[in-house]
Amino acid sequence: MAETNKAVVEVFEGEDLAVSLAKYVADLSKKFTSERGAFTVCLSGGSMIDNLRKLPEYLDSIEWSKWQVFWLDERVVPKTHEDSNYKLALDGLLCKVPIPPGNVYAINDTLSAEEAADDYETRIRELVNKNLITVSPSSGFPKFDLMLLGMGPDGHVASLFPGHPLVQENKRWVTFIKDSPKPPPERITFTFPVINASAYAALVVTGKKEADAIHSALGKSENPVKLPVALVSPEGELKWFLDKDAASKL
Ligand SMILES: O=C1O[C@H](COP(=O)(O)O)[C@@H](O)[C@H](O)[C@H]1O
Repeated sequence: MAETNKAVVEVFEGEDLAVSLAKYVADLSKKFTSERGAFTVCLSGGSMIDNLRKLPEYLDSIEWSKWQVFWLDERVVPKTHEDSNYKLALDGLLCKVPIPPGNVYAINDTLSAEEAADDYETRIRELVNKNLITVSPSSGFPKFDLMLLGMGPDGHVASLFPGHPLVQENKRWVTFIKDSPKPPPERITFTFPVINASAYAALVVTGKKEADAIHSALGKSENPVKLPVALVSPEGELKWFLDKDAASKL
């Protein structure tokens, strides 16, 4: 295990990553549900849901009824579409654990990208007003308890892609993209100020194709370009969960 400034980096072999990630989430669930009676969790799409495959083993020990589930990013497609991050999470995790459906905040899939981003931000503002989601005293952005972030081979996180102007967005909580370099092109996404207001963030990265971006973010790189993944810097704790392949160039 290595520690950077505020971050812990751990490299795992085989099933150990999924086992350790499930324990990490279960421990944070216990902490937040006992401290404030709620646990606000933001999911990514992609490989994240498979990496959470051991979480249902905590069926009887996690207070699932206290979970409030959000998405860091979502594709603007129907909830039944194969590209939907909601559908991925529903099939891979949410159908296996007793989270009340009213605590699962999917995007409104009947709206355009722009409208869906506005709508998601409005719903989050309502939950902030009800104190279900806390606020960062320093930035004023919503402070979720846990962000579960994946990373693409190009170093993107959520739907914040390298070189895209959305990476610089510093006012909106939720924004939209219509020209995502990775299909589907239309998506909504949390902005960096929201990601970085979080109390805890886990960056979970597996696979050889991700090794260069991991090297650029965590290694001694001569590449001066900061990939989006390197901009993840939560107010609270950041933990990297890497497999051997993703860490192979460190
Ligand atoms: O498109 C997306 O990609 C990223 C990374 O996905 P992965 O399969 O390479 O882990 C994901 O975190 C994001 O939520 C998703 O919309």
